[in-house]
Amino acid sequence: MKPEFDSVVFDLDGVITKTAKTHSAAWKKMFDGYLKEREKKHGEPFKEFTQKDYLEYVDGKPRYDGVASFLQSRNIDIPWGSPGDAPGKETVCGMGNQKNKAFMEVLKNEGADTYPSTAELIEELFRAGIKLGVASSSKNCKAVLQAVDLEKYFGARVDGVVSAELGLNGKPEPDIFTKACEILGSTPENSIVVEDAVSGVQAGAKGNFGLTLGIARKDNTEDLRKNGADVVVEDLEEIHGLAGLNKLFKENQ
Ligand SMILES: O=P(O)(O)OC[C@H]1O[C@@H](O)[C@H](O)[C@@H](O)[C@@H]1O
Repeated sequence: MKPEFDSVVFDLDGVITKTAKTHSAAWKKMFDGYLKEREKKHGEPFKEFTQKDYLEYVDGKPRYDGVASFLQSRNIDIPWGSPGDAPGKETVCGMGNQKNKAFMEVLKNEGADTYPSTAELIEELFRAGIKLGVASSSKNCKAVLQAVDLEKYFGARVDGVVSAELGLNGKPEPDIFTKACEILGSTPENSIVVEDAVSGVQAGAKGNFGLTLGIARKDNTEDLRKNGADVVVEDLEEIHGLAGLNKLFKENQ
């Protein structure tokens, strides 16, 4: 069988590795701590950072964009600061850096796990000669891929570090996916995006990818559909490997 597509670009956290939960827990720890401080200092009643807040304002976005977007939702206006700000400084960057400290601690102590169905599909696609890319907002992408020993399968990695170097827009803009395609020598029309975040499926749709495949890990099938996913599954095992993926791609043309 000759596949109808020639490349697949995967998101990392929540698609390849189970690290979306690690990110979300680190965000909660940081934001709840900050909101409690504000209650003490300014008398603002504490309202916790919820999973809904994570999905709506933070998931999939570059680190500081996530901070800014959540704070805006609570009408909290603080200076942006700069990436060198000490963790915990009351700036967007300082708060993002604080969250990153928490994330890195967990990664160091507990490592990361893959979703077995994604790891199997990656291996099958790789063996079949499909070009593979990873497009992640995370600056920890390389460390996470190395922790699960999957770096070798990817011909392109466009992550938070590469995006900053190249000045690319973060999700929901399609830049990091289209850049990964370009590095792989492919085009969006001949490629598939695999994503679990609303901002990520929006990026796939905006970039006119041949197929934007959503993975609803958080019971959010409808949200992913509404925001641009052509097909939504709860786990990639429902796809039935390369043959199944090829069928979905064909049906979507
Ligand atoms: O702070 P990092 O590791 O650069 O990651 C930025 C974002 O990366 C995304 O992949 C995660 O979905 C977000 O939760 C995270 O905030």
